[in-house]
Amino acid sequence: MTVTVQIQRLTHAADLPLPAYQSADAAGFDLQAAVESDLVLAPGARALVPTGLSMAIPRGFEGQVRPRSGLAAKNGVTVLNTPGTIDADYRGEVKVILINLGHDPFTISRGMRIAQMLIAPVQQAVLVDVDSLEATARGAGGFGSTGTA
Ligand SMILES: O=c1ccn([C@H]2C[C@H](O)[C@@H](COP(=O)(O)OP(=O)(O)OP(=O)(O)O)O2)c(=O)[nH]1
Ligand SMILES: [Mg+2]
Repeated sequence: MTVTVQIQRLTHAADLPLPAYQSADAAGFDLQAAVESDLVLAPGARALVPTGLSMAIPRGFEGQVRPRSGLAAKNGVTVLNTPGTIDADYRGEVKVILINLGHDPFTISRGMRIAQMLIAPVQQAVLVDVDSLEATARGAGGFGSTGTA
């Protein structure tokens, strides 16, 4: 099934290329930093990084903002709220909450691919108020109740 996502490059990203899938079957397309100048993330620091993009994701889908593995493995830089949720009805600028969990300062430069976005199906549930729930074998057991091996 083909899903179309309209992407608007905002004025501060007009010179940046439209995001693109980097391989034939890539799950995500990379998001670029639309920072005006270099932004240095100190170890332990986080930043709300602009992408310069607004988008119209079709109803029934969401955008998921996920880390890039290379940044995580090499620099300890990841997406704090991964997967960030981009609602289908959100029309503001997509921003990426990056955090530096590494030991060295990390410099984010304009156009750097800082995260990736997946377009995934979502379903809104009908939320029903009840007084009791159907019994199951698991019941209320959780948090390792089935054992650790
Ligand atoms: O990494 C993210 C996560 C969210 N958003 C935008 C799109 C999303 O539709 C909106 C709201 O996100 P979310 O529901 O996760 O945040 P909230 O704190 O619950 O804000 P709100 O009260 O606006 O829903 O913020 C981003 O740009 N980047
Ligand atoms: Mg919300």
